[in-house]
Amino acid sequence: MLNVRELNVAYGSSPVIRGVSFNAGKGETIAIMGRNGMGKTTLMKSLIGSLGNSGGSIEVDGVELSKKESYQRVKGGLAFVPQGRQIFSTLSVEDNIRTGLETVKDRRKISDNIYALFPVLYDMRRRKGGNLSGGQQQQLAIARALVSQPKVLLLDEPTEGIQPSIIKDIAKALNEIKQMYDLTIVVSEQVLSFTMEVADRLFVIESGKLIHEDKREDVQEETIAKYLSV
Ligand SMILES: Nc1ncnc2c1ncn2[C@@H]1O[C@H](COP(=O)(O)OP(=O)(O)OP(=O)(O)O)[C@@H](O)[C@H]1O
Repeated sequence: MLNVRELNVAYGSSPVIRGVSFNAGKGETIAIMGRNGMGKTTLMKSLIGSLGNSGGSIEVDGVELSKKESYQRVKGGLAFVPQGRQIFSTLSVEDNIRTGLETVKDRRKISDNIYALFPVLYDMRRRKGGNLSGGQQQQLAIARALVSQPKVLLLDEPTEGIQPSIIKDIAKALNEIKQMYDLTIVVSEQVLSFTMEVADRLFVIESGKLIHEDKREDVQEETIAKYLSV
């Protein structure tokens, strides 16, 4: 479903993503784990196209997207939940979700599935986004991404700043989403317990390179924890 080959991204003359290659299949969740500053956000932004890449390819369902604008990538099946959520705090919950419908033909209708996944968003649909808790805002950001009916959902550090009890809810929601929509999920993370609940495979990124890969059942948590500790 998602096929990334030899992706390179630089800020000016400083390379930050260096020859990253991975595949993620339909119905598969993969996690990219790494410490602060290792390139997770840069990788995610280059996949969705808010940052350009200086080489390599990004294919979704066999279609090359790496030279396309972000909105074309969304049409091509990618959706992005950014770090820090970036919801519109003065818009209602409902209108926040609608902003994700821009690439879809039926622009007004929010599918019932979305509210079934996140009942709290239905209860709070007329409230302003800024009045939601961090965990609710994370659910909102995921809902906004899902309404474009993506084939590949990208999430950048979804647990950042979220309480442990709510982190469990986010993991449950991602697993439900994977089953319900049979899509591909790529999540960048630093929280290993969360990753172990959602990921079928995990990679470690260090200085912009993928240096380790494991299937979930093969993960030795101490090894990954070492990569994540400073
Ligand atoms: N706009 C920018 N201009 C120049 N360098 C940048 C820019 N943004 C990030 N970097 C550098 O690129 C590298 C990777 O940063 P990135 O934000 O992708 O890491 P990260 O793994 O997502 O970290 P975090 O967990 O802190 O978000 C770091 O060395 C960072 O200083």
